[in-house]
Amino acid sequence: MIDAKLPLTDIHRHLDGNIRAQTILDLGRQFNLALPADSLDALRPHVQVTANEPDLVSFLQKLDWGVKVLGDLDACRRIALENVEDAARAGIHYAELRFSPGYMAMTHRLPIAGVVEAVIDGVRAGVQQYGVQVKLIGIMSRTFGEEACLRELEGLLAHRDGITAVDLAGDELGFPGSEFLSHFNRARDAGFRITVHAGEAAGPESIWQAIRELGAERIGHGVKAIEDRALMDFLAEQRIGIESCLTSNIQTSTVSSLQAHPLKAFLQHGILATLNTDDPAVQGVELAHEYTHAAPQAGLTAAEIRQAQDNGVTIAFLSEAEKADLRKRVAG
Ligand SMILES: O=c1[nH]cnc2c1ncn2[C@@H]1O[C@H](CO)[C@@H](O)[C@H]1O
Ligand SMILES: [Zn+2]
Repeated sequence: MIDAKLPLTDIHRHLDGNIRAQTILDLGRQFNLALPADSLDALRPHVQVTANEPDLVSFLQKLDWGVKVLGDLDACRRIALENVEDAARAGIHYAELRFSPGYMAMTHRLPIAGVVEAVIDGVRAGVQQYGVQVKLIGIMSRTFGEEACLRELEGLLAHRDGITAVDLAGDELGFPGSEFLSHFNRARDAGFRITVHAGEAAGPESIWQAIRELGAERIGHGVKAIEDRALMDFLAEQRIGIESCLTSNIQTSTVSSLQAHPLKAFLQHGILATLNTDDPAVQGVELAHEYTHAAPQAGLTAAEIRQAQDNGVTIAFLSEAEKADLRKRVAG
């Protein structure tokens, strides 16, 4: 169900939500850290979703071991490089990899700007080695509050040229977007593109807020838009893209079943919605699963899946010339 003539994109993929279990074991040993298990099989339930989680915050705890083993900047570089290798193996032509430098830096008190630099470096090496096209999105993790987000923004600004966009992720209910106006004003002034996780745990008002007050050009998840007809119209008219992550929405209990997922309705409404993973290693699924299993179960026809694939290029944070090059390169 993946159209081989169209670029395959993953524009909502957390680099720090995609740290291999084997790498967590390796780094745990390297830095002499006590992990909850010392074999791959025993570690897996601690770092991967095994049954749906009751809510977003419980799901997000599964990411914690991955960043706890980042004992130095080389470890950050390593996981960035491995992320590009994973994207190549998944058949992805163009990926937007997002990461929260403060979250990655937290356990071992690494310099945040240093983490940003290490990720840029690792991705650059990966791009050369594996031939995937990659842009980076810097995340401000709202879960740790305004001050922590400000430090993340400053780390990202220190390496402005290597970062394409910024995002706000984490605990949407506990930390509403209204607390981050000044962060996004600064980000826009610096010329960053803007995407925001909204309408995942909170309602449609959170999506309106992200668009009107934070300047979001795209919305991560956005599932709650289905509750607001005027918002659906607005998203379609203004060409504000939705980065859908079907399996993730089930695992976080945001949506009760794939059959109940609003993605099909978004596409039928003319919204530029797309198929993406979110946190592949934590979820235990890759992008092909979203196209060949999740999307059909969510009721998408082959034509709708193709539309979603095409939308991935349309709403990518690329220039029109870069999009045309990408399309041409894949169509052959
Ligand atoms: O599905 C999600 N919704 C909201 N935030 C998320 C999701 N997946 C990961 N993060 C958040 O992104 C940062 C790491 O990149 C962390 O703040 C993590 O909690
Ligand atoms: Zn996400």
